[in-house]
Amino acid sequence: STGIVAATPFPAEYDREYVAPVSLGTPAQELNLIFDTGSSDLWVFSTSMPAAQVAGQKLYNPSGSSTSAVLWGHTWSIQYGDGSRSSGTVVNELVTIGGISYASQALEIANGVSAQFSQDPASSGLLGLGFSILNTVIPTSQKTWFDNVLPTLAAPVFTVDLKRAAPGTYTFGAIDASSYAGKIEYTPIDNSNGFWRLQASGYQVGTSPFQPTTIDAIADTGTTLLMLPAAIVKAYYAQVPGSQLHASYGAYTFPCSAKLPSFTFGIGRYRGVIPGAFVSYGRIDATTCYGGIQDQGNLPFSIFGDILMKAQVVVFDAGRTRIGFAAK
Ligand SMILES: Cc1nn(C)c(C)c1CC(=O)Nc1ccccn1
Repeated sequence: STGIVAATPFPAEYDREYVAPVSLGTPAQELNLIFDTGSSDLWVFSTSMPAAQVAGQKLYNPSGSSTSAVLWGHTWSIQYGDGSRSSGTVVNELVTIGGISYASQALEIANGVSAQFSQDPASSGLLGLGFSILNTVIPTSQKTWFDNVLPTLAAPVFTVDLKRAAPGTYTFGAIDASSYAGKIEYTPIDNSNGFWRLQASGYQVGTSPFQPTTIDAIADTGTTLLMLPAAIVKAYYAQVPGSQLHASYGAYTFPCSAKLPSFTFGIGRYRGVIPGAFVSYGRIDATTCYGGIQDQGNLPFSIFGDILMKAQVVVFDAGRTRIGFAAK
């Protein structure tokens, strides 16, 4: 089987996150979830949540589904790198994405979420597309939806085609040859820590010479920005007049009028180009804009988030434990 769903950015002009529709239970309850290659829990806002933590999100109601079955004694609790978190209980439920169904998916029901999630009306939860070793359910960890449907897919892959300020697609079980230009360049991934972790071969700022250097990064659709080593980030903003490491935000900002250089990353000999305009993440006041490239701080790896993804077609190949990039 193959399936395809739209990946819609929110809010429209900032692309802070991308959500896609997921159908839960019988009769179907359709919720918009963030598909996150950086984690491996499938969790949803639910009718078990305190009203104070809900602000417009659609809620999954297990009692309204004839196919939900409590997974007795199982709980989950997750904390993401930005400090956001959620926790709750677990049911087995029918979960369908793009026409592909799995009848007894571990569906994690939130009974509490942090403010970052409560204050985000666009997303009713997350669907993890990382490796199942990262799943937080106890006492027995659960498999991701992708892991569960993998044997039924025409090919053991999913393809991510996010777009800037426009709907893109998540495709399961296939690679749409018409969606990209040239060839897909693959590189091995190390999934031992549960991430789609790769080694990029270097970078280039604008038209400056390419700098060969290994960049150890995870491909993470659940992270908005492109988070890189301090030296690379410094080299990038050195070419942005008026940019600064803003003391109060602890992040690079620049004058919205600035012309931003492109950012190129290497995968072997392949060069992936992020247009300068994609690096403007959003306006923070009348004249100041927030950079889409930021410092990874004390993280042990870089994060190739949505800012990078939206400039590429990315193939997550679980069959051959590799990831592929192509221009579009
Ligand atoms: C690992 C990390 N450190 N820091 C500072 C950031 C922002 C991250 C990435 C991160 O938190 N991603 C995320 C957040 C919520 C849901 C899904 N993914």
